[in-house]
Amino acid sequence: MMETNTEPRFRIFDVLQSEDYEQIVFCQDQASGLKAIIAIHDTTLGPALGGLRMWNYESEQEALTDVLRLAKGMTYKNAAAGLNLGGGKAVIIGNAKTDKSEALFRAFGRYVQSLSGRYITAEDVNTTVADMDFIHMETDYVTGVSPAFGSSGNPSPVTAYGVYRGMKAAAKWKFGTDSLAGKTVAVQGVGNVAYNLCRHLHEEGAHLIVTDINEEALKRAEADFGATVVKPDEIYAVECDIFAPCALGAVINDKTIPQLKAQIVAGAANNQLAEDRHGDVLDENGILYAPDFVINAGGVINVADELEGYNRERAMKKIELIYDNMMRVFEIAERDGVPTHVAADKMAEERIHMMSRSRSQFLKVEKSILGRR
Ligand SMILES: NC(=O)c1ccc[n+]([C@@H]2O[C@H](COP(=O)([O-])OP(=O)(O)OC[C@H]3O[C@@H](n4cnc5c(N)ncnc54)[C@H](O)[C@@H]3O)[C@@H](O)[C@H]2O)c1
Ligand SMILES: CC(C)C[C@H](N)C(=O)O
Repeated sequence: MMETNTEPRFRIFDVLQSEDYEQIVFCQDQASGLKAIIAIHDTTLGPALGGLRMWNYESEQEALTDVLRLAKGMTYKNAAAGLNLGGGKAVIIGNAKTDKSEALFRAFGRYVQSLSGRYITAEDVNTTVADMDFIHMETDYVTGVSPAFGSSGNPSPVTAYGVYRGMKAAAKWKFGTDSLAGKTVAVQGVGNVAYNLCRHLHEEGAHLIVTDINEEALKRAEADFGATVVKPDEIYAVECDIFAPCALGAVINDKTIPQLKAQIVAGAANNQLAEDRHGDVLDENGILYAPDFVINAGGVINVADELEGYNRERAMKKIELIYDNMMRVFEIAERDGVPTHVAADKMAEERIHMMSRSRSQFLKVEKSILGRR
C-alpha cells in the first residue's frame, strides 16, 4: 500500500510550467560519483548555451532551484545579446576542491553528448578550461576548451571586460561621464571575473574596496591593485559610487538594499536580484541597476563565437557593444517609465517573441554548427 504523506509536495511539473522550461536532465554515474542536473529553459532562438557550475549544495532542492534560475537567465542573456542561442545551464553537486576527476567530467560530457546539441556547455563558477577539456573528450558540444582546439579558452577575462564596458555605460547615464577615474567601486568577490575587472578599474584610476571569503584572493587584490579589504558582511554599507556584486546571486535583497550607499549596482554575478521586486526598490531609491544578464554577457558572447570558428577580434568587437546594449536598456527604461530590470526583460522577451512568430521553413542543414571533430 502507498504511504500517505501530509507534507506539501514539491511538484516538479508545476515548477517547469511556471516558467515554461523545456527539459530537465538528471545525470547519475556511480563510478565517478557524478550527480548533475542539466536544465534547458528555452530553445526558440537556437541551442541552449550556458555554463556548468560545481557547488556543494546543501540539498538537491537547492541545486535544482539554482540550475533552473541560471538556465532561465541564460535564455534572457543570450536573447538580449543578440545571439542565436537559447538558454540552459548545468550544475554538478559536489565539492570542487575534492571531488573533481577526469571520470566525473567525462561522465558529464557523455550526458551532454546524449542531448545531440540541444545543450552546449562551458565554464561557470568552480569549473575550468581543464574540466572542459575532459568534457571535450566525450562531446563536441562544449565551448571554452583549450585554445589548442581552436577554442576561445577561459571566458572570465572577457566577461570582466564586458562588465567594465557596461559599468562605464552606467556611469555615463548616472554621472554624465563614463570615466571611472577617481570613482570608488566596492567589489564583492574577487574571483576569476572580478580580479580581471579590478585590473581594468585600477588601470583607469578607480579606487577599489574588495571583499571575499578567500584570503588568497584578497591578498592578491590588495597587492596588485592597492585595494582596501573589508569583511564580507561590511561590503554593502561602504562609502562608494558603484557596488559590483561578483560572487553569487540574490545579494540584492531586503536586508542589503537599505545598507547601500552606492548610486549604481553593476557587477558580474548572475541573478543578483533576490526577487524582481528588489529591482523596483533599487529604482525607487534612485540606485541605477545595470541588469546582470546584459552586463555579464561577455563570456557567452565570446564562447558563442566558437560556433562560427573562433575569431578573437570579431568576438571583442561584439563585447565592446555591451556598452551600447546597456545604454539601450536605460533608454527603454526611461522611455517606458519602468525600472531597468523590467526594460532588460522586455528587450530579451521581444526578440524571443518576434522569432517565435516568424515562419518556420524547413531547410536542410548540411553541417553541424560545431564542426571541430
Ligand atoms: N566566469 C564567467 O565568465 C562568468 C560569466 C558570466 C557571469 N558569471 C558570474 O559571475 C560570478 C563570478 O564568477 P567567477 O567565474 O568569477 O567565479 P569565481 O568562483 O572565480 O569567483 C567568485 C568569488 O566570490 C567569492 N565568494 C563566494 N562567496 C562569497 C561571499 N559570500 N562573500 C564574498 N565573496 C564570496 C569566492 O571566494 C570567489 O573568489 C558568478 O555569479 C558567475 O555565475 C561568470
Ligand atoms: C557560457 C558561459 C561563459 C556562461 C557564463 N558562465 C555565464 O553565466 O554567462
